[in-house]
Formats: sequence, structure tokens, C-alpha cells
Amino acid sequence: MSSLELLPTTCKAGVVVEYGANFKLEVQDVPVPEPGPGQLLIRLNATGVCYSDIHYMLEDLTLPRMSEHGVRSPGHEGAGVVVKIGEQVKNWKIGDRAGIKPTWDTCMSCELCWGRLECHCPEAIPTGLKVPGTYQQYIVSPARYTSRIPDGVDDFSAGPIMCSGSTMYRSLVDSELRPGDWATFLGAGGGVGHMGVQLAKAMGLRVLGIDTGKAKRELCMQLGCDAFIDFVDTDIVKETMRISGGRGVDGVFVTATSKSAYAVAPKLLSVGGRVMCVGMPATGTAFAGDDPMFLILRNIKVIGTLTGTMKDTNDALAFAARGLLKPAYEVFGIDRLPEAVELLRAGQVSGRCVIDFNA
Ligand SMILES: NC(=O)c1ccc[n+]([C@@H]2O[C@H](COP(=O)([O-])OP(=O)(O)OC[C@H]3O[C@@H](n4cnc5c(N)ncnc54)[C@H](O)[C@@H]3O)[C@@H](O)[C@H]2O)c1
Ligand SMILES: [Zn+2]
Ligand SMILES: [Zn+2]
Repeated sequence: MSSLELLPTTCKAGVVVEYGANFKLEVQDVPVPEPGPGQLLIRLNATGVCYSDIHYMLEDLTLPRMSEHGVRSPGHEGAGVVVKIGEQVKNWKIGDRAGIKPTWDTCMSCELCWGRLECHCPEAIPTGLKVPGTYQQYIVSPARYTSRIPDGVDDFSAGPIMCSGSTMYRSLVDSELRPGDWATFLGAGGGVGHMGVQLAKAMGLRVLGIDTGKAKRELCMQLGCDAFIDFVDTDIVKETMRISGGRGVDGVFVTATSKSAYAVAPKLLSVGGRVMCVGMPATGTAFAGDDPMFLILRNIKVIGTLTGTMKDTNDALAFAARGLLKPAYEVFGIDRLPEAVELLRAGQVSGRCVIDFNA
């Protein structure tokens, strides 16, 4: 085991003191963990605040629960530096830049792990759900599944790319849309959606952003959307048809949490179009496109995306290193983490809130 600096014994962390509908998050001092064999200890400089963290604290998804696993810190968009190296670790050194993803580790030896589906591995461990997440400044991570952050991508950008950026990269690849096709993002001004907008433009797609409010409209247009619709005061089916010349769009990426977004998504599509499911709706949401006759008559495909793999994350970071993906973020000091979470829960964040652990 080796470490460069004298490490503290405690660090700051966002800690859940009450789970569920009235969840409560506090910033507390917690012990700095020790890296076991094969693990790195990473000191995070930044973590993004993703809506999935809110789902985990609300415990409103059909997923394992944080409380069942005794996990008190969510978070899965971390960026920092290696400060200590466990036994048996090769190819990493102290001072290397390192990122933490929504999947903390996988078995790496099953068919899913071999075939770009490792996030679905039965042994996959979700970060911030079954193990402590990136709301904690010092975090251990399996060296084999830790992402490297390339030069030219700062930690405030790299953090959100670990989840939001890599998920949208993967979803766009799986959509098989081609340059010139229309891609629509329901939730285009949010943390995940605004990454999709940029990646879609970089891939040569035409982009229709759908969200609400002046700030999100401005962000979408600044990021290169060809058109924007405010879903609150517009008939979005009619308007989408008008913008796409009456045929509908080729792909709809649902990056919102709301039931209404899933309800409308298939209706925006052209014949042969596809709904890309990314936003995680609370347990019990019905998917309006599940009328088989609607899907049959319009040759609609429905595809789900569960975060990006190790390779997807690497590829998304490469877009950022080339200047094609620049997360729009507002920085909050660690003491203001609960405030950032509340703003996101209230739908008041354009782009991402990123936490600065050094502020
Ligand atoms: N599948 C995955 O791997 C994955 C990865 C990351 C996040 N997520 C999920 O994606 C969702 C979004 O996360 P986020 O962090 O970007 O949240 P966010 O709040 O930053 O973004 C959601 C956006 O959707 C907009 N919106 C709400 N209702 C809408 C509607 N009916 N039509 C259009 N826009 C609407 C909101 O105004 C907001 O801008 C969450 O459910 C999260 O859990 C899934
Ligand atoms: Zn996330
Ligand atoms: Zn596996």
C-alpha cells in the first residue's frame, strides 16, 4: 500500500439522515475509507448531482434501496485524483486523475461483461446505492473499473460526464440515428438532456429540444438546438410535426422523469422512429407506447439505456477533450450540497449542479 500525502482520517460527505418521500440530507464528517486489495482511494474534487440521486433518496424506483444496504451517501458522477493505492493494483499511480461512474464494479467475466452490456451484469454494483457514492469526498474504487480522465477535461466537466454524458453517448449510439436525422430530447435543458443535445449535434443530427422556461430555452439554443418547444404552453405533438415537415422525428430521447414525457414520446415519431428510454420514472408509470397496434402500424422501436459502460465513458470523455461536449454547470461548495439537491428536485436547474469539495 502506498500513499503520497498524509491523509486525513475524516472527510466531508452528504449523508442521508432520513430516506423516503421526506428524505433529509446533511453535510457531516465521515471516516476516510481504506483501499482494499485491487482498490484505489480517490480524493474527489467534484461530483455532479444527478436526478437519480434524488430517486435513490426518495426510494421511489423499482430498484434495490439505499437503506437496505446501509448506504448513506448517494452520488455517482465523481472526478478527482488517486491518493492511495491498495495491494495488487497495477497500472495506476498516485496523482493519476480518476472518475467514478454509476456502476462501481462488475464481475468482468460473464457474457454481459464481455459484450458491452456490463452495466447489466448480475454482479454489477451501483455506486451510491449498494456502496457509498460520490457525495463523500474520499471514496474507494476498484482499480480495474475506475475511469481515467484525459487532459483538457476539468473535474467539474468530467464529473457529470461519468453518468449523464456517457449515458447519452450510449443512448445515441444505440439509437442508430444517422447524420441529418431529427433527434428530440424531452428534458433537453436538464443535466442528462443537455449533454444529449451537444453529442447529437456533434454526430450530425438535427436537434429539437423540448423543456420549459427561459433559462432552459436559452441553454438549448446556445448548445445548437435547431428548434425548441416549451412543453408547458404548447401542443408539442402538433408543433413537432410542423418543425419536422409533417413526418415526425426519427428519435425521441426521454430524458425527463415525468409520466407525461413517456406518454407523449411515441406520438412525436415518424414511421420507423424510435423511443429511447433514459429518464427513470417512478414505480407505476405506464408507458403510453405500449399499445401494440400503434407500434405495429408505425414500425416504432423502443430501446432502453442503463448508463454508459467503461468504453462509453471513455468515448464520451474523448468528445469533451476535443471540445465537442462541454457540460453547462453551476458550482456549489460542499456545504451547499443540500441546497443543490433541493433545486434539482424542484426542477430549477439548467444543465448540472456540480459540487466543489475544496470550496
Ligand atoms: N438511464 C440512465 O442510465 C440514467 C442516467 C442518468 C439519469 N437518468 C434519469 O434521467 C432523468 C433525468 O435526470 P436529470 O439529472 O437530467 O434531471 P433534470 O431534472 O436535470 O432534467 C430533467 C428535465 O426534464 C424536464 N422535463 C420535465 N418534464 C418534462 C416533460 N413532460 N417534457 C419535457 N421536459 C420535461 C425538466 O424541466 C428538466 O429540465 C432522471 O429520471 C434520472 O434518474 C437515467
Ligand atoms: Zn446519474
Ligand atoms: Zn459480469
